[in-house]
Amino acid sequence: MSEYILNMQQVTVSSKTRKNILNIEHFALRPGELVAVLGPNGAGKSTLLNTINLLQPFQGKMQLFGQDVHNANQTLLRRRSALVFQEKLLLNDTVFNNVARALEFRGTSAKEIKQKVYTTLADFGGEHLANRSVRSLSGGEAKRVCIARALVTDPELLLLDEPSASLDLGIRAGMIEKIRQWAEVKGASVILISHNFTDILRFAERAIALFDGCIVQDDKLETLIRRPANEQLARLVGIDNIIPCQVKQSSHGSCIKLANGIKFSYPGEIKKSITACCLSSDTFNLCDASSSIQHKPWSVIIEGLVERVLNGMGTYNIWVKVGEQTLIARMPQNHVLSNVHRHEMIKLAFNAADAHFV
Ligand SMILES: Nc1ncnc2c1ncn2[C@@H]1O[C@H](COP(=O)(O)OP(=O)(O)OP(=O)(O)O)[C@@H](O)[C@H]1O
Repeated sequence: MSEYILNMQQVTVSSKTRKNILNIEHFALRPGELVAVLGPNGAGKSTLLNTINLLQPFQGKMQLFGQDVHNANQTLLRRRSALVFQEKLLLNDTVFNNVARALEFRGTSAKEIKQKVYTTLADFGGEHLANRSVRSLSGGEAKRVCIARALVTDPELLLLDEPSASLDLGIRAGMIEKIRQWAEVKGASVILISHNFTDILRFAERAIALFDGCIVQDDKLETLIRRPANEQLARLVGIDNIIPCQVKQSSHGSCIKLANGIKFSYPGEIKKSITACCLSSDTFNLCDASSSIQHKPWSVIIEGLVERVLNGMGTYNIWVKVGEQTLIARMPQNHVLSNVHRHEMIKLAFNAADAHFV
């Protein structure tokens, strides 16, 4: 038995007009894994899910549930997974019939179909919609029906393409959490595409980043967010401060010079080819006379002019002009209220080890 539920090697998808819409060197998924797929528009995320769901012709090797898809009964393989499409693709029928359809194909008894459809709809807040025509549903209601339709068959592999798009904020968090709990109880694997970072953070432990059809990073979610593989990905994951920089090696380690004049020693190894330094907005601390930060090893102290202070949810975002660059620092409210004022100078500190280079 293969330890993987999915194993792709040298998988490529091309069309008549375009080569390598997808170009996956290797991607494998273990049972029970929850993986998020990040990438800009047009990166190939939906194509990846369609390929895994055997809806998209491809070249290369792919095993699903331990079987080589080229030599297996693809209909049977496809029935073990379910895909929730980005678009709300429902048949022009009632909600009940839409959700029941996949169970009918599998020869489930009418009694069991009724019980399963109502339970699944209820789990996703759609029980009251059962007799409605899908044409009468709002975008959010239709999305919930699509999710119920995918889960009603208890797939071993669930593929979600923007499942929470068109759901309002209040429902979205609950929906993502319910899918996560469902996967945990069933031991199912899930691949989630989302442009919504809050969803991804709530859901996945592992993430892959796709650019131009290629996986540029496959990592723990936290590593991918904190230590993205390249500058494009750093921008995609929302690192606020990406500053051009130069590195000089010395006997004490690496000497970093940022474009805004900040200089510091970095305690780790750095690749020669790097061009920018990433500093997450939450790596900064406010540094005043009473602060112990300045005595910590590897602390880098910088001084700048406060340009703007923006009240967030429990935190403040502070725009600080340092040299020719404006940095964004995010801090807890109580640190900011009495200490930070627009048009005044402040001192910030960060740990050099928290810097990341791309
Ligand atoms: N049959 C096709 N022929 C030519 N180009 C295609 C074909 N199918 C997809 N593409 C292109 O391949 C790229 C990847 O498309 P895909 O829908 O997988 O991207 P995506 O990452 O899901 O984007 P989004 O975030 O906008 O949904 C896009 O540029 C798309 O236009």
